[in-house]
Amino acid sequence: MNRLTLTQLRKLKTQGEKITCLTVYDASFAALLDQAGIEILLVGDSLGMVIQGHETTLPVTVEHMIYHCQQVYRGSRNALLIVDMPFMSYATPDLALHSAARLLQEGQAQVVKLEGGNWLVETVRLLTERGIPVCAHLGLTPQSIHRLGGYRVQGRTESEANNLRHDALALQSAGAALLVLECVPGNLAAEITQSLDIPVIGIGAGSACDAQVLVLYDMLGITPGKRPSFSKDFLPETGSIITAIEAFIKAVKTGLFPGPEHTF
Ligand SMILES: Nc1nc(=O)c2c([nH]1)NC[C@@H]1CN(c3ccc(C(=O)N[C@@H](CCC(=O)O)C(=O)O)cc3)CN21
Ligand SMILES: CC(C)C(=O)C(=O)O
Ligand SMILES: [Mg+2]
Repeated sequence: MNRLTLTQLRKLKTQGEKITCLTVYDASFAALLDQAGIEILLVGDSLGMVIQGHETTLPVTVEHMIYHCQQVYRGSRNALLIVDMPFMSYATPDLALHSAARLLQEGQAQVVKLEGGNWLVETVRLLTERGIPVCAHLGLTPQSIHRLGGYRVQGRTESEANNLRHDALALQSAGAALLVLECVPGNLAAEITQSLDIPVIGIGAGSACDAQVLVLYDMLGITPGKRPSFSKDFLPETGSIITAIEAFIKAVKTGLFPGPEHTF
C-alpha cells in the first residue's frame, strides 16, 4: 500500500501546506486525479445527486457507496481514500460500526466520513477505538436537508457558531482524524481550523482551512442546474479536464482558491 496516510496529512497541516481534495465516483476520473497529485479522493454521497439524479443525498445506500468506492480504489494508487457513510447507516453506534466495517472491507476505503455534531461523539470514539479512522463533517450537513430547510450557510448566529466550535473540539477529542466544514462563514472556519490539531477540509468555508474540497462535476462545469456559489468551474480558463484539475491544485496550493467571491 502506497497511499498517503493520515500522519502525512497532519504533517502537511503543521507545515502550512494546503491540501487538495476532490469528490470522485469512478475509476477513470480517479486515475486522472490521482496522477495529477490530488492528496485526498472523497467518494461523496453527492453521487446521489450528480450520478443518480436525485434532489438530495438521502436515497443513497451503503451498497451504492461500496460499489463506487471499489471503482475509485481500483483507479487510484497514491491518494488517501475517504468514503461518505450514507444517510441512516450510522444512526446508532452499532449500526455505524457495521456499516463502516463494510466500507473498509468491501469498499477498501481508508477513512469514513459522518455528518453531525455532539450526538456523534460516542460513535466516533467507538469506530476510532476499533481501528476505523473517522472524518467528521459539520456546518451544512446535506443529509439533514429536511431539518435545515435548504442548502444554506450555517453558523451565522453567535449561538450556532458556538455550537460549531464546541462540536469540532468534542469530535477531535473523541478521535476524529479529519473534519469537513461545509458552508460556514470564512472567519469562523479560520478560527476552528486554528483551534484544532487535525486537518480541516473546507467547502464554502474560506481559504484558511487546511484543505479544500469541491464536487468534481462542479469544478468541471457539468453539474446539471445551478452550481453552488462557493464552487468554481475551472474548465473555461483551461480547456481540458486534466488542465482544469491541475489549475484547481495550483489555485489551492497558492491560496488563490477559494477567493472572496467564493467565501461567505
Ligand atoms: N453538485 C453538488 N455540489 C455540492 O457542493 C454538493 C452537492 N452537489 N450535493 C451535496 C451537497 C449539497 N451542497 C450544496 C448545494 C447547494 C448549495 C447552494 O446552492 N447554496 C447557495 C445558497 C447559500 C446561502 O446563501 O445560504 C449558494 O449560493 O451557494 C450549497 C451546498 C453541497 N454538496
Ligand atoms: C461535498 C462533500 C464534502 C461531500 O460530502 C459529498 O460530496 O458528498
Ligand atoms: Mg457527502
